[in-house]
Amino acid sequence: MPMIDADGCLLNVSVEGRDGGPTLMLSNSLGCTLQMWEPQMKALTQVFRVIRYDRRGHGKSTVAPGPYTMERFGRDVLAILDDLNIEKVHWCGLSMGGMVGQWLGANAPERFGKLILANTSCYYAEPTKWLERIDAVKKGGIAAVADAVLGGWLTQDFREREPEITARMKSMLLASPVEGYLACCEALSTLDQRALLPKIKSPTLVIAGRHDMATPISAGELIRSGIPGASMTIIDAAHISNVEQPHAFTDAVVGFLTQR
Ligand SMILES: O=C(O)CC1=CCC(=O)O1
Repeated sequence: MPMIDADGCLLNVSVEGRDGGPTLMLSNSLGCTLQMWEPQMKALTQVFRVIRYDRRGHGKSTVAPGPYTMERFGRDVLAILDDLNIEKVHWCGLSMGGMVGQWLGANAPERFGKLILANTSCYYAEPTKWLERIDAVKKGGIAAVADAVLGGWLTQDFREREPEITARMKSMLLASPVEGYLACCEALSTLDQRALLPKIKSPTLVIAGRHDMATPISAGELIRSGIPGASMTIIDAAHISNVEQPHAFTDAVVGFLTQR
């Protein structure tokens, strides 16, 4: 896997799949690494060249000092594409990955074909929940919030039915570098990309989770209604819908990206 330099931050990047096929870039959620896309990889790599990466402060990427911003995350993505010499990609980002996708769609439209913005938000009316999480993590580490976060990621039904997958997701969260996690939470606490939405001209699919309390259907609907021509699909899942409903998620992605 190449390590790609984005203004001094080394980003862990993986490129797999069909050579010469259209390229799809996947972008992860807070507290997750590029491993979160494992349930989609077999199907997606048959159709696309797939780029995954660990956001700065996550996984094997450098924990560069904060504060982080959506612009910084967006410029990291452009640095990856430039380094790989790739002109244009489709984008699928979940949660923070969807927020970065909004920034990119509005600020670098020539680099993006279609956008999928899954389980995400453009704005938090109540940012105090992020400030409270920052406080809790500063005091007790990620373990202090892990069970509550897992409860938002996956429905209770799924957690009971799939204890191994749930344990893997929890380990991924607990392994997040605290400094990187906090710098991301700070970026979320000031998120307001509502003004960017009308600037997005790429065909866009918004995916929302029926049981997602972190970025509810209303947050997806706000994004859908702000982006000209965007459509929305709802999946029977909580926040990390690609893990909870892998087939429905993959079908939505492949269906949207391959339709003319
Ligand atoms: O970690 C969470 O609680 C859910 C979340 C919101 C934004 C994001 O990336 O993850």
